[in-house]
Amino acid sequence: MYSVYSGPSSFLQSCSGQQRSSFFMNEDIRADLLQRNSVALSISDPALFPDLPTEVDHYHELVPLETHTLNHAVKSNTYGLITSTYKASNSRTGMRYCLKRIHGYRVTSAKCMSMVELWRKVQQCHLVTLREAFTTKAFGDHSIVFAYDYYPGAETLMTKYLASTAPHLDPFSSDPSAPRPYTMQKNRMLQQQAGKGCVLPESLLWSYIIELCSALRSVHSAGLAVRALDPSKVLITSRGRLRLCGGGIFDVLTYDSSSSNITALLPHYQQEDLLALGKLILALACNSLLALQRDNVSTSMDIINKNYSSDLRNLVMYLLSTTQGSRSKNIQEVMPMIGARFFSQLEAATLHADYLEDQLARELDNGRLFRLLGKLGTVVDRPELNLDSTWSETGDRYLLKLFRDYMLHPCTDDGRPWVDLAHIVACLNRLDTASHDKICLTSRDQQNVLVVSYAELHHCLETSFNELQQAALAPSSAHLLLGSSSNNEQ
Ligand SMILES: Nc1ncnc2c1ncn2[C@@H]1O[C@H](COP(=O)(O)OP(=O)(O)OP(=O)(O)O)[C@@H](O)[C@H]1O
Repeated sequence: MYSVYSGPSSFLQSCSGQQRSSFFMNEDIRADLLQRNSVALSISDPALFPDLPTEVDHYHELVPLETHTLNHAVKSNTYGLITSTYKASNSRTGMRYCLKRIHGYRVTSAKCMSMVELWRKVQQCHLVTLREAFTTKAFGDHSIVFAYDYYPGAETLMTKYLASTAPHLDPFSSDPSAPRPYTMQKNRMLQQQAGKGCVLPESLLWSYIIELCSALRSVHSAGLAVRALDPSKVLITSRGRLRLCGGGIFDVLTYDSSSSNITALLPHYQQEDLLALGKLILALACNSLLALQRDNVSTSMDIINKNYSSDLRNLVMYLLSTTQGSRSKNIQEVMPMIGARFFSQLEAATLHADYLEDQLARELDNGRLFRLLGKLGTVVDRPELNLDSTWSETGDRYLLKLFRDYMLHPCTDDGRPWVDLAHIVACLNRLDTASHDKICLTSRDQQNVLVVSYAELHHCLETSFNELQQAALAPSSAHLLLGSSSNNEQ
């Protein structure tokens, strides 16, 4: 499909300054994509991880995502078992996945895998999708591995906001200046933390709340519960997009095959999810995990009262309350509390989608021009075709060679190179659209001057490239015969 050439002036407007270096793409997006691509494509050096198996089921190129995994096994705070997380490539699809391994775990009943099937079906924009789970002895023990979608460069809410604000309180520390775990001390630390002016802006906090509620709503409506709604299990993947990870692990690990009704505890787990959401918001609002300690709750609420709206306080109080009279809480009831903020979120998401669509259109343009350059490059200066060493110097190809010089090697009157990407893109756009504009092509020795239209050059390129393709597809002996036809063109 050809896009209509919009003329050099409009191109120059859209291709000024920094953008010229990448033809069109926004530098921030480009840098972000490049960074994520390089993280995603970074290949493991087996020498760095000699203890890791080269293959685990149909995954290879395992790279640990946590540094501690390399040195010693660490029990997970969330699951209470030794766990490791790796990036790995799927041997069938070549795609990268995040593998969560539970060490030394034997599955007692294959029925627990039915939970994986349920989780696989929950595909939501704020959830890291669980693709599969399998048991393996590849690590030298009995492990169970959960394969999730992989988001290069993702960090968690914990590492972004809370890790540095959770000092380890050691009651036996010999250091007199070390923080003591007494209520007053903790209250002061909490207030200092929130008073540093590093509280999250309310609009960002609501945006996070909406994303997390949206994930919870989908999970609960699928008849499941997250059961690990913890800051270390919420990934920030790009531009503030949150995704809950770890879905399904608890369901498999605690699966009770002897129970007649495995969904009996679901309402309880869903209530716990809402409580966990309340705690998560409280910790983010106070910028500290200390906010969650029982004897700190009133200080935490003071901090919320001071820095945020009553709507936010009411939401936190609703989520933290154990019951609502005789009724249990429900994620649907949170929707009215969010209210018109949904529209702001929707507008921001739509604006961003428009922006990305615009960037994508520019990239499609770049792809179109790249293919055109690729075609031109395969024809011009080809050493020989079908035993004809002058193929690329004669007929249509000669015109294309002169055009290549006109487009890529122009000089100023005093002989200096004239480097202008806008000129190149303008030429390619005209060539692609077979414009009837004419240009004057001059041979390097200045002996030949030819006036041709882009439409003619377009025809030359198509014909020559087709000839190349035919030669490429021809059986090995037949391609020699094909050569004679083009020899006569000179
Ligand atoms: N799906 C994913 N895509 C990309 N990176 C991920 C993904 N899941 C986790 N990570 C990265 O791996 C790191 C470790 O994740 P993990 O879930 O193991 O957290 P943890 O809290 O250290 O461990 P545990 O779950 O055992 O308590 C995270 O900090 C995150 O940056």
